[in-house]
Amino acid sequence: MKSLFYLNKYLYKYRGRLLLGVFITIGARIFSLFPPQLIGDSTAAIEKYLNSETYSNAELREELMINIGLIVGAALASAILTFLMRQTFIVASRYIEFDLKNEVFQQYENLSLNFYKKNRTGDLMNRISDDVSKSRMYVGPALMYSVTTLTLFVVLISYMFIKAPTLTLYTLLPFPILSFAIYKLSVAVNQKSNVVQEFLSKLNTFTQEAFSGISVIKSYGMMASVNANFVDLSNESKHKNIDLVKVQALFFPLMILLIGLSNIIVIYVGSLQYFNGEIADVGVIVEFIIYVNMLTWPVASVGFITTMVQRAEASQKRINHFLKQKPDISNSNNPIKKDIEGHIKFDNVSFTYEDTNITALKNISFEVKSGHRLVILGNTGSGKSTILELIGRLYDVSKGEITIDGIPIENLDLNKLRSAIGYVPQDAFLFSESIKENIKFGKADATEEEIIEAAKSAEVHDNIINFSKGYDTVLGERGITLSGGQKQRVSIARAIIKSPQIVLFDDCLSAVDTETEEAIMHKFNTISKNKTAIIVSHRVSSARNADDIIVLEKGKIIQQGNHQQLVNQEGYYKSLYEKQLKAKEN
Ligand SMILES: Nc1ncnc2c1ncn2[C@@H]1O[C@H](COP(=O)(O)OP(=O)(O)OP(=O)(O)O)[C@@H](O)[C@H]1O
Repeated sequence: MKSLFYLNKYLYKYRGRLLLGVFITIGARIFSLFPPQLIGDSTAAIEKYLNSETYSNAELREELMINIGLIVGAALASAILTFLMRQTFIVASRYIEFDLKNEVFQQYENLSLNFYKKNRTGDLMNRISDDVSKSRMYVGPALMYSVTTLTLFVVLISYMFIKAPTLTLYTLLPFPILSFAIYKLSVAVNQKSNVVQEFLSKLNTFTQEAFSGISVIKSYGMMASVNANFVDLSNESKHKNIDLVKVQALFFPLMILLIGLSNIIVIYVGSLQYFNGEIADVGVIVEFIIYVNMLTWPVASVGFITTMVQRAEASQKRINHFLKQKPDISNSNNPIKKDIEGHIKFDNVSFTYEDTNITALKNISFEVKSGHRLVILGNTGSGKSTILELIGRLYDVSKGEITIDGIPIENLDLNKLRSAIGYVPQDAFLFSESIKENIKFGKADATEEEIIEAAKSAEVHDNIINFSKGYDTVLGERGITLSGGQKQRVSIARAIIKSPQIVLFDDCLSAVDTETEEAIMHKFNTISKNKTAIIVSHRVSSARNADDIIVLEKGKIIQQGNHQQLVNQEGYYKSLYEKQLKAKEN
């Protein structure tokens, strides 16, 4: 229960609705007691009519009519209150589910990239959907059934004891067995349904991968073997489902058996007592038979509630584990909220990735003045992207210091820093929305003209207007698939529209031809004259006009200077230049 205490703040938040729910539940249960009583009274009236000569047919008729009216009235009142009971408890639990989901999502957004490395996407999704739903069962149905069961037990059993104490004891005899059996059954059902759930996830992952990689499967002619794997997995899943159904099928027979047993006891003991004159009339037996049926569900629900709470406890424990994690990267105590000018300095910076223990940067020092352009070149895996990630504070340095406008990056307000940066990653990621929305992501209030202007600067406008829906073309699963180069250019437009003070391009022109790259860089130079830009590239053409160039190898700077200086030096840059020049001439 300890983990579930976390939800107390939400129970407190919705206390008004929940308390109202408790009162309504008590009311609903009290009204539900009247019909059995009235049915008992009616049976007693019939008995009286049969045994007495003074009680006339008209009197019996009148009493029965009144009782029928009261039964309908009480049943209606109980039905309306039961409806309201669900409206209060279940609606409150939906509000809590909504709040908890938002809290988990917000926490996800705050946590740093390291967190995403340590946890699988499937787990993150499960926490926010499946686990939150199970925790809701505690604040919703479990709470509602507990109140119902408790009210019914207290009110009904006290009433039964007053009416016929010995008969009550006998009637209740099988109930602990019923409750225990249902509990055991729900535990077994739970275990089996967890296994079924696991197989369902496996099946989903398998199918999703097969759909995503359908072109690879088809081109390698692997349809038959993938199909065979699917059939195996699906077969196993079927067997687990059948196991579950077998256990579930025991539930109702068990209930019917125990209700039957209680009914026999009521009839047998009740009749003996009636003949001994210990109970006043046959109506009491009829009343008790109805009570047995009324008590069955609440008694069974004790078992359900216990497993529901146990499952919610396990889910909430997992949710709390995520909620308690502190983001590695957050604002310092007194973050500096100045406007960023864009003077970036790396001073002896080293960085090691926590998860792989790879030291990606070793004692790196360089400076980019505000409004200047730095191009980073180097072999794959030499640490180029890492430099850009450190500037956006996606990670904090392991050693050394990064300053921006002379202030250590850790002291700058994170929001201010990140909103001053326009980052175009290596793998352009576009959302499954329209092209327009994707470009606007960089500036929510952008006008049509600004969107078009940004697309023109990224040399993608002509492509976009060729699509039948132009800027409203939807991308992703339900829409069209852009080519690698088109994707890169749309994501450049997204960065350009933001007009950030610092632009970080991570090899984001690798999929476009050299001419288009040159055209984009030319426009980019004009529109971002006073902006600081750091451009990772594999092409000398991008570096030609840069103020400074650094060449990385295995996390170290091996060459530094401008184009002129580096082409006159033996080394990586000169040989790359010559290679690319030759390729152009051919
Ligand atoms: N997220 C990460 N987690 C762990 N290790 C990483 C991560 N990203 C990069 N690395 C490792 O850090 C080193 C530097 O990688 P980085 O991506 O900075 O190189 P790069 O020069 O940008 O390479 P490329 O040109 O292929 O993009 C590599 O050895 C890489 O395996």
